[in-house]
Amino acid sequence: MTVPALSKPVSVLLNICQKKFIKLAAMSSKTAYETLSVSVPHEFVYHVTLNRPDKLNAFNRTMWFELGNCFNELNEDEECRVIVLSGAGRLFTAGIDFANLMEVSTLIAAQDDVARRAKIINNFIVKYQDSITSLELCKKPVLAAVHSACIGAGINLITAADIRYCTKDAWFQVKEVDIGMAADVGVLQRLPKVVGSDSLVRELCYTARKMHADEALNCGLVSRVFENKEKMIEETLKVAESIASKSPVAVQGTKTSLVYSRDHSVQDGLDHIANWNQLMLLSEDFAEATMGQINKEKNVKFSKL
Ligand SMILES: CCC/C=C/C=C/C(=O)SCCNC(=O)CCNC(=O)[C@H](O)C(C)(C)COP(=O)(O)OP(=O)(O)OC[C@H]1O[C@@H](n2cnc3c(N)ncnc32)[C@H](O)[C@@H]1OP(=O)(O)O
Repeated sequence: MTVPALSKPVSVLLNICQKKFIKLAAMSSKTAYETLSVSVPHEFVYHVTLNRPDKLNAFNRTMWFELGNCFNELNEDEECRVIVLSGAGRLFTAGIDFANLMEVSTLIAAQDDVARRAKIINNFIVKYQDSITSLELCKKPVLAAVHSACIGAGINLITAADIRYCTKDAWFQVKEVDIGMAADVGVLQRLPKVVGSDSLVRELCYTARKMHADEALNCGLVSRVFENKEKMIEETLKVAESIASKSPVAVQGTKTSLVYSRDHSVQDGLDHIANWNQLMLLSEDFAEATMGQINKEKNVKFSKL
């Protein structure tokens, strides 16, 4: 890119930024994870799988950290425009790994003082919260595909996703009260915004009862139910491919605006998108996509972002 009309300091700055950007862009998501598997089934479509099937994909310490790292990395990866999230093995996830709770208890027991103990607990709660929130902060839409059981930490996870699908044998359980705790990594904050009924949310969270696929569909926790996992993944990948074919400027701006507007007034949301689009409508994507529509072009290609 040449920048003829810019003053020297501005073009020097731009040059530095471009070099940094090229370095960042070169960092593709090639990290190998212990608890996750990441594949690229289609151009711009990433598939992240919770991959501790022998432990029912329970969240151990490594999984908590790898999830956050993975979604932060995919957020930066220009090869990634959309992410499908599923679980390996016989169920989506059994929630937090009890061994992880034991590890934390051991750390706490090593301290006598209440303030030191509280600091340790706060530290791991916040880190686990950040791990789940990484799905929401990732500008690329996340499509959660749930089969069989989705328990405890699992519901916290999927409520931070953009779109949720499940198989007809799926069930969901906000299980935390059964282990003597108030859920603290997002479900109490996000589930009421996903599901229309505050009464139903309270019932699920106070009783820890199972909610099956048909009820999850009726209340809006999921938007589609599939016969089996194979069909679900096939259809989820089709939706992901459709999203990946759109302008990344448009899709990422849409996610950012939806997340922002969920937590702000209508006017604040309108101000936010006006500020956003006063820049993004200057992007080449806007012109190219609009011309594509006018000319009825089927395959408009957009640059990486
Ligand atoms: C700051 C903290 C933030 C996070 C908080 C998160 C909280 C939560 O996630 S609360 C929810 C915790 N999870 C549970 O209570 C689920 C417990 N498991 C089950 O209910 C059942 O195992 C399940 C319905 C998932 C499957 O039942 P099934 O009969 O098919 O299998 P099981 O024989 O029960 O289990 C098979 C082996 O897996 C082990 N296992 C199951 N869940 C966990 C787990 N969460 N952590 C560790 N290990 C788990 C189970 O002990 C069996 O092991 P083994 O006996 O060695 O075969």
